[in-house]
Amino acid sequence: MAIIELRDISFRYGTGTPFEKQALQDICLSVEHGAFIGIIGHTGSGKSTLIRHFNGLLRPDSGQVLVNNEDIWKHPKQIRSIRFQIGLVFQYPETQIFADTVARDIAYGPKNMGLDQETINQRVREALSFVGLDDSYLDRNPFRLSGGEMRRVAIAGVMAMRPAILVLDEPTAGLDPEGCRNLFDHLEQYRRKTNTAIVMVSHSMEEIAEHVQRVLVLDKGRIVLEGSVPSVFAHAGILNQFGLDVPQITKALLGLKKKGYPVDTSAVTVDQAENELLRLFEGKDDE
Ligand SMILES: Nc1ncnc2c1ncn2[C@@H]1O[C@H](COP(=O)(O)OP(=O)(O)OP(=O)(O)O)[C@@H](O)[C@H]1O
Repeated sequence: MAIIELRDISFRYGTGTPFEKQALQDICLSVEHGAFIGIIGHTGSGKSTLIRHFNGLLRPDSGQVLVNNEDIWKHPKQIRSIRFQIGLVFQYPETQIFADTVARDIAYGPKNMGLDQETINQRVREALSFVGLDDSYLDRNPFRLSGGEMRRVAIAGVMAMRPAILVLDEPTAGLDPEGCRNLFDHLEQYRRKTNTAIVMVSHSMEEIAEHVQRVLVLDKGRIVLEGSVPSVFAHAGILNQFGLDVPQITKALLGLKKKGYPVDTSAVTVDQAENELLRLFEGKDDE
């Protein structure tokens, strides 16, 4: 059973005003336990608006948002508990850190859930380990951490609620390559260990290619392409029409193909491309 299902969601901002804007149109989407889904689309295509429907921050004009098969808007009072199940991590989440210790900041969510102190402490340690920080961070001032560490503390604060889905809006924005790799390593381990689904908005085709299983492409509030990573990136021309590109590595293979080399252009990650190039130029596969 899907954790969340969006059925024909449409949404417009500023209805009845001169600024009226159709931001989402007939969106259907379901997320299963343990899935890793990427959402891409050029600026203004509706990505942030879409993920704000996941946990009831926005209410659709039409369509339904089902969590565990129940329409979340049937009893609007239950929206609060939905926010614990669908953990939304905004862009630059470290800007929302407020507490004077890492432990207190991560504890904020579990505390709001009404958990007892012992469970809260356990959740805080667990979440900190999910993002690769040890207990020595518990009493540290989060404002004296590096940018990457602050980001991980902020994400741990959402993980501590043990959501069924972690929804991340541009999780690596502003991080250096090492910080990006580090964050993804921990997100991937967390997903495997806990079977939590991850939905990620990203502008980076490389990140999408390396990490997600299924991609949705948004344009003007509609899903215009959807499928596995290789199947979506096989449509370089269509992606271009929507202001998007395939990963650089795929682009290089497409360039070789254009020059007449018999190369398989379905490689979307560096490892896959390396294997394909080895096959092509040396006639062997990387073992
Ligand atoms: N609060 C708002 N009021 C009116 N229009 C809005 C509001 N927020 C977003 N929009 C409009 O809705 C559309 C979708 O915006 P949204 O922020 O969801 O896009 P996005 O794909 O997340 O963009 P970005 O990649 O730049 O973050 C855009 O045309 C945007 O201008």
